[in-house]
Amino acid sequence: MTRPEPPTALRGELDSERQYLAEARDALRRMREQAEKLLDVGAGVGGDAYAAERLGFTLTRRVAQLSDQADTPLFFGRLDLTDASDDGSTRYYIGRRHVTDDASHPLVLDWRAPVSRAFYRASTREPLGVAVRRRFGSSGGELTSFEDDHLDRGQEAGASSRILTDEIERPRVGPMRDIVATIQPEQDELVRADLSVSLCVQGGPGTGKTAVGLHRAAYLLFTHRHRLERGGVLVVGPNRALIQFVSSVLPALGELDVEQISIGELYPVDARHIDEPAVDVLKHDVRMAALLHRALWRQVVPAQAPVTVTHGSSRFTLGPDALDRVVDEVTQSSPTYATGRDRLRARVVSRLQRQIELRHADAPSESWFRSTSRSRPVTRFLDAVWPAVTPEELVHRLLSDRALLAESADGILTEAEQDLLHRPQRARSYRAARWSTSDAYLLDEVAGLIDRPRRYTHIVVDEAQDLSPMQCRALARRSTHGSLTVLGDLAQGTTPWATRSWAETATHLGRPDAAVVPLTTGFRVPSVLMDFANQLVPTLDLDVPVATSLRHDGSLRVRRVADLVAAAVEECRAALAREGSVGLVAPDSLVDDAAQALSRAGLAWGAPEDVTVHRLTLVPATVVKGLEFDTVVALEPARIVAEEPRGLNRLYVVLTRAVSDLVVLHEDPLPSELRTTPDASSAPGAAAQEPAR
Ligand SMILES: Nc1ncnc2c1ncn2[C@@H]1O[C@H](COP(=O)(O)OP(=O)(O)OP(=O)(O)O)[C@@H](O)[C@H]1O
Repeated sequence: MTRPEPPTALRGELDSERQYLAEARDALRRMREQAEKLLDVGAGVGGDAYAAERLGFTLTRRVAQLSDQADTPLFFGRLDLTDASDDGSTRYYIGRRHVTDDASHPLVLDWRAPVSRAFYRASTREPLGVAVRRRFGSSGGELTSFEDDHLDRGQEAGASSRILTDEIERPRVGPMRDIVATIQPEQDELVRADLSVSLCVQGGPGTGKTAVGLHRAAYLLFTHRHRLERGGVLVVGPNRALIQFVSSVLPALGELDVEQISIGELYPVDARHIDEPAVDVLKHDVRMAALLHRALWRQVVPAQAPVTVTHGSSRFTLGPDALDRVVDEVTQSSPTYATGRDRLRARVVSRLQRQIELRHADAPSESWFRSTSRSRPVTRFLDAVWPAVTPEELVHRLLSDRALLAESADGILTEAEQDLLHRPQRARSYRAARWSTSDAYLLDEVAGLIDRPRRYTHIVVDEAQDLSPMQCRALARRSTHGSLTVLGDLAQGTTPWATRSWAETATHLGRPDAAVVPLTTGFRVPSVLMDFANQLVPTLDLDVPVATSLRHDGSLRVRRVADLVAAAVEECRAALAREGSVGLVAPDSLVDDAAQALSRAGLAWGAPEDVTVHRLTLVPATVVKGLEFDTVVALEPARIVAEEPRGLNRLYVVLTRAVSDLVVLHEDPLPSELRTTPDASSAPGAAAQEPAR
């Protein structure tokens, strides 16, 4: 958007800000050159290979972090304080990273630094020592405007800030962007919450949950760099498409080492089997955890035979009773299954060693200890009493062996449920087993009992309303001593196990006391679309605050058409003639038809996994969660509702993906819950309904 040049006085002011930006850019360039020089020197430094590699890694990352993005200015805000701060300054520029001059004086402060907090939180009611807050508008890396809040004079633009409005109304292209320049106070409070705090954020569509989660990760990494470098931060989303969409935000903020995965990647399986819905639901039930626990620990059985080893020409023996006492001791220390087996091995050999010491009055050598630990009698005993087992072996055996299933599930599952789980036709070897997506969480549960998984200091989990108890447990064991940011919207729950209460999810995540914090201001969906979609909320029978939109632009058209796919092509073509991204969202059963029609019409389109490549994306309704497009063309709401048990929730998700324009096309009547379409009008910010032609 081209904006009029500011009046002369302000132009002078803007010029001097541009000059400051140029100086900051120069300083950043010098910082980068310095880092590159160090990288060169580092490469030539002697020392061991590991130290050299670590140094190289750290320096390479530092160089990458200091890269200047040509399309974003180095700062987006300025604070003029009423009094000089500790370092004697009264003015700070706030940007995406620290920039210092050659004497190490700050030219730009990182948005996460303590001083920067006032940029987001200061208000006329609570100025936090700020006299003037300046926000900069920019285009293509150049400063184009600024806006001042004179907090000392009680003046503040708040939500009517032109710069904020421009930012949230700009057309979307490519992947999701960071929001550092315009984080709102209620969002900032969540972003800067203490590392030890676990939170559940309940927010309507487009209230910035994903953005808040990612910025919280960046904030924590900056504030607790050392701890998090060791423990790590994990971001988990519902599918690859959403992860792909959001994956550039953290690197753009200089955070290059955050793992971002879909929930299915926690324990990747090559899913080649589809479970019946009832089986799926049962496998995600929390009772499976108790069943698997019992099934695994049933592998540990009483000793049937003694263990005899030799030392020199003498033989030493531990009988079954003595061995069982050692097994009891080990189990009482509540180890993981694998540690227990190792501990049992060590303790049995120690007992034998003590017998030798008593008889010979000297200790057997270290090598005797090692070779005896691996000797056949000891290993045979372990294999019989505490056998090594893999998750795949155990789960395969459990699901295919009805007797084992009955023993393990007694008192936990009904017989009918056991029958549901039983899969008699399964391959005889676990190596040839055909796993389903739900099996992954059974395997992960067992893997977590056998050995502790990698643990993260902080986990951000998006679209958490869709997590099953078993998925929650998979996340909980990866954050045993860490904290979690749990983001979601109960109204967007579409899985069969989607939660109706955050308290329940928090409990399964091992954080029963996590506070539930609402976000209610929408930044994506214009109010005309929000009102349309919100008609569905009362029918979902959930206790959620309804989101209101900050946006008053956008348009809604609801068209009844005779040929759905032809109308879809026509609408996509028209939308592509405008600026911004286009999402054609179809019920899953219509995706193939829509794909063929788009290709026949010669329109270039992509799948949701590569939203960044094409302007037009064809998205199955079941994959659209979390994504957004400037224009959304949504096909056949009644079919979207009919295709899933939680079809109304799915429709709510579909109708809340548009940043500007939503076109709803239907051949069949609309679902009754959506009958109230607003009055016809063609003006932006209003809605129109057309009859079938
Ligand atoms: N403070 C903000 N300033 C500018 N844009 C914002 C702000 N907060 C959120 N947005 C933008 O609003 C859009 C929606 O944000 P986001 O995807 O994080 O919402 P969400 O609550 O996760 O949505 P959903 O419920 O659909 O998953 C994004 O384009 C995001 O960049």
